[in-house]
Amino acid sequence: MATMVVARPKLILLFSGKRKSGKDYVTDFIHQRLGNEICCILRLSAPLKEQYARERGLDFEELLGSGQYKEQYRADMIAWGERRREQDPGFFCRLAQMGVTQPVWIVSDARRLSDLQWFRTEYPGQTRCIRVEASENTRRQRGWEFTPGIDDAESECGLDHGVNYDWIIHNDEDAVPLEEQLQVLLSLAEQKAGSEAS
Ligand SMILES: Nc1ncnc2c1ncn2[C@@H]1O[C@H](COP(=O)(O)OP(=O)(O)O)[C@@H](O)[C@H]1O
Ligand SMILES: C[C@@](O)(CCOP(=O)(O)OP(=O)(O)O)CC(=O)O
Repeated sequence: MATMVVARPKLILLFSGKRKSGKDYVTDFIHQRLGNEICCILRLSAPLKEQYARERGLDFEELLGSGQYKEQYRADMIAWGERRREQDPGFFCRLAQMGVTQPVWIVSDARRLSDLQWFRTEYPGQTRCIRVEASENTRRQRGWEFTPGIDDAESECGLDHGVNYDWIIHNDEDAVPLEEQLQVLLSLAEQKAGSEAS
């Protein structure tokens, strides 16, 4: 694979969380607050879903969505992706970063320790880890239901332990408003985006 020169980021925010915890909602909120000039959302699942959809003649946009369409293929996509990660743990990380020029990267869907290790190795010092949390009751209200083989597997549990999170965002209805919870993170991103040193 041709290596593409990637602009060095000044800050990488690696988000993880269970299905329907609100990873996309929270990262979209941050992206809207910071603006597309200084930050970009990277989805590790996007290059996976694109290739998977191409190989199986499926609708890539639907796989990117939050509806039931992707759930039909989730288990097979997980297995398909894990076969590739076994050969090259950074395969999807490298693809997701291609072409990004903004100084602040928001990775919305880290799932495995290998994801964290890849970014921490490639970009030591720039990487922060954030966990989005919501109660199972809240997640059920958003359409989640426990699925054996999915919710008890690495894809959903790989970052449950062994990670010192820099921030934990509580994303239930009765939680502190996101704007307040994210204040320090947003200030750090704006400061890093404006700084010279990477
Ligand atoms: N704080 C929130 N307020 C309102 N709706 C939310 C909130 N967090 C998540 N949602 C909604 O819940 C659903 C699941 O959120 P999403 O970000 O897609 O979860 P994940 O990416 O973790 O699976 C989406 O419809 C989203 O709009
Ligand atoms: C095969 C996957 O990449 C599918 C991920 O799809 P989404 O990122 O859409 O999942 P949620 O937003 O948490 O519902 C998971 C993996 O193990 O790589």
